[in-house]
Amino acid sequence: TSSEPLQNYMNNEYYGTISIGTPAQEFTVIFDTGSSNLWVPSVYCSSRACENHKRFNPSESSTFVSTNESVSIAYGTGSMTGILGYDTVTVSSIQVANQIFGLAETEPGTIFYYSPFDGILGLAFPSISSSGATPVFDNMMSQGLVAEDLFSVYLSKDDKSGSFVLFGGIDPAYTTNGISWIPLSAETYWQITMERVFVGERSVACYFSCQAIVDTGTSLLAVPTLALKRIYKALGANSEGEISCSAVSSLPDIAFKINGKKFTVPANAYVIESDGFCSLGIEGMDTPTESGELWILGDVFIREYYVIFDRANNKVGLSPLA
Ligand SMILES: CCOC(=O)N[C@@H](CC(C)C)C(=O)N[C@@H](CC(C)C)C(=O)N[C@@H](CC1CCCCC1)[C@@H](O)[C@@H](O)CC(C)C
Repeated sequence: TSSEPLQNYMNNEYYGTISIGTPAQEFTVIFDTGSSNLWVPSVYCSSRACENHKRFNPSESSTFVSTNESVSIAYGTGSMTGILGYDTVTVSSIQVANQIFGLAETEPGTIFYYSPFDGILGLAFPSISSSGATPVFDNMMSQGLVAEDLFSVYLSKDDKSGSFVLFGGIDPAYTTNGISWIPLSAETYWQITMERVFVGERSVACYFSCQAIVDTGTSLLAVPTLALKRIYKALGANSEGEISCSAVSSLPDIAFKINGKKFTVPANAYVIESDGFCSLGIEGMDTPTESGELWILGDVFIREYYVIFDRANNKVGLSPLA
């Protein structure tokens, strides 16, 4: 097993360093369980976002193999287009041979221009990988590079250090409060079935069960807009999700009932305070899928748990950190 340390950037994004090619060209990437492709900016890219980030130069890598296949990926925030190539990718101390990845040619908009990271390393399933590109973790498994076919994630709070992705193992130091295993409802995202959502004791949404994904690449909780209004109302927030900071200490937990258990997020975790103003770290996002609208359990949720992403058993493990 090997641990990839992550930087906690403003509790909003967590990224680590990988290298691609021979000799190694280093990049910082978001480890995103909400997507499945690896891509980095390339020397072929003229977008402003590429000018202020590291760019991969295939002509300087003796192990690079080009293809004439294109790739384009749209995220909730941001998108990219580019061309696919193969090279050796090193993540923490694991060297993955023949990894297919995107060499970005365009990174439209401003999101990546202002981002502290260069690219994205997707950790979701091959079924949602653009251009059918084999995800990094799938190559780690097939090349026998990990002791177990799982990885686990700890995201630190309060801008502290210590965040990591552990490839191939579970760190027992983080599971002292036990692990609740949840079977996946789809092998696309890390998708699970939720039975109900509560604010305090009051049930506010997802009455007849709904779908949720555990997504390290999403900063907040992203919920269907109808549910958002109910949650704002139940918490006494205005239509912008703003709330008086003096009310925060008396706000109830939000609870997600999953696989018969309630997984709670306390107010100090879902309220964002900056410059003396408080707002809810919950945004509206309608993501229809064939199995219903998605709730996105992003970093606001993940910070409360040590999360195990188990490809061997297609389960998500949640171990409470508090
Ligand atoms: C305060 C608002 O913060 C953000 O919007 N943060 C961004 C990430 C930040 C690193 C720029 C976010 O949550 N983006 C989500 C927004 C979406 C939930 C509305 C997203 O697109 N996340 C990407 C990964 C992001 C994409 C932008 C670059 C960093 C990784 C991916 O997980 C989703 O596409 C999954 C999909 C099911 C929604």
